[in-house]
Amino acid sequence: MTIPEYDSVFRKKLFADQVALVTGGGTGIGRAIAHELAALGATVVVAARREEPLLETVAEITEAGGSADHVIVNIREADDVEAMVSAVVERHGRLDLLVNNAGGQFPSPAEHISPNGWRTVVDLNLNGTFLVTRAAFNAWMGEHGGSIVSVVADMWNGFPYMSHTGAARAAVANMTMSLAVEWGSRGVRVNAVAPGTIYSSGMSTYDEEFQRTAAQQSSRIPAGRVGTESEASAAVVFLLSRAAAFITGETLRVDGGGSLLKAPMVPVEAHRNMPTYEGFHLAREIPEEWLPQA
Ligand SMILES: CCCCC/C=C/C(=O)SCCNC(=O)CCNC(=O)[C@H](O)C(C)(C)COP(=O)(O)OP(=O)(O)OC[C@H]1O[C@@H](n2cnc3c(N)ncnc32)[C@H](O)[C@@H]1OP(=O)(O)O
Ligand SMILES: NC(=O)C1=CN([C@@H]2O[C@H](COP(=O)(O)OP(=O)(O)OC[C@H]3O[C@@H](n4cnc5c(N)ncnc54)[C@H](OP(=O)(O)O)[C@@H]3O)[C@@H](O)[C@H]2O)C=CC1
Repeated sequence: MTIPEYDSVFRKKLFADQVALVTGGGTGIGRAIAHELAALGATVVVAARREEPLLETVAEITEAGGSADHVIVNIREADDVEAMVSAVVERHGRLDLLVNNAGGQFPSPAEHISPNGWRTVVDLNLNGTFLVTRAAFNAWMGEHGGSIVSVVADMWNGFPYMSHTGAARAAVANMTMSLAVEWGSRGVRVNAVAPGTIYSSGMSTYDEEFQRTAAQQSSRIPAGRVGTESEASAAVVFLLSRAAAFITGETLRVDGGGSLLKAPMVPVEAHRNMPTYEGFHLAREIPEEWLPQA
């Protein structure tokens, strides 16, 4: 099958002569980003733990006329990360664009997350993102400038049943602001994209029950539907590009307005387990009909 070139809204040679590193670039949103950047002229290095998806993405990009290769990495391992970034700079002579897309988590009530489960998710989504960002700055961007975009999540109002990733992604959004200030004078812009529910191939890593929950999100999203991998990619590509030359430290929501509704992912059960505090003797008591009915 011939792979058609990615149908980007951006102009063809936007990233000509630039080198991009996309973590988690073998699947889902990362794969779409890798395709789009390559279609816009960048040489793209995709990196993750499993080689097969990386090889497939590289083959697809090459067949579509782009330039790509891959590196195997576990971003939770500092040595791996250093080796990955060194390999990119050695092979391609530069590193202009970094997309911290690798990430993931499992749904669980907080009280059932084991200490190691919590550490694993924070290690991946926060520490791994920091390690890659730091390595890219030290190896290239600190001297030559560059643009970094991290993919976070809709953690704006907390992330019930995903508290580990919510905490880690919020920390990345905060780190994004800190680094934007620290590295502005070095010509490095640092931004993030916060996808809501995206119908990516990554969704199939979850069990059927969670996928049903995700599918039900459509009714809570002003756009009336979940998002696509391309919609997440377009936002990342915009922030990487010169069109965003005056934007740094920003986390851009790509969620069809879903985060504005403040609706929890799961309904709040009717209960009376949080008694009111009343210190004021003249206060009105909440009438029975205003209290949750079982
Ligand atoms: C409304 C919808 C919103 C959706 C928003 C987000 C969508 C997405 O992000 S799309 C998909 C992105 N992809 C993924 O999330 C990938 C799938 N997840 C994983 O691979 C794992 O969750 C991982 C991130 C934890 C990485 O796993 P791995 O390195 O293989 O870690 P281990 O299997 O060794 O486990 C370490 C530790 O974590 C505990 N654990 C793992 N999975 C679960 C689980 N499903 N439930 C409970 N605990 C889990 C595991 O038991 C280990 O802890 P200990 O047993 O205490 O050692
Ligand atoms: N789809 C959605 O609705 C949303 C997705 N996101 C985030 O967007 C990003 C892309 O997700 P999506 O495409 O949907 O899902 P995927 O599961 O397809 O993407 C996750 C990618 O991260 C890579 N990865 C995971 N752990 C590591 C690791 N330790 N080191 C290196 N690479 C790793 C995986 O490759 P490998 O396993 O081979 O290492 C995979 O390619 C993730 O950060 C995700 O959490 C955020 C909000 C919503």
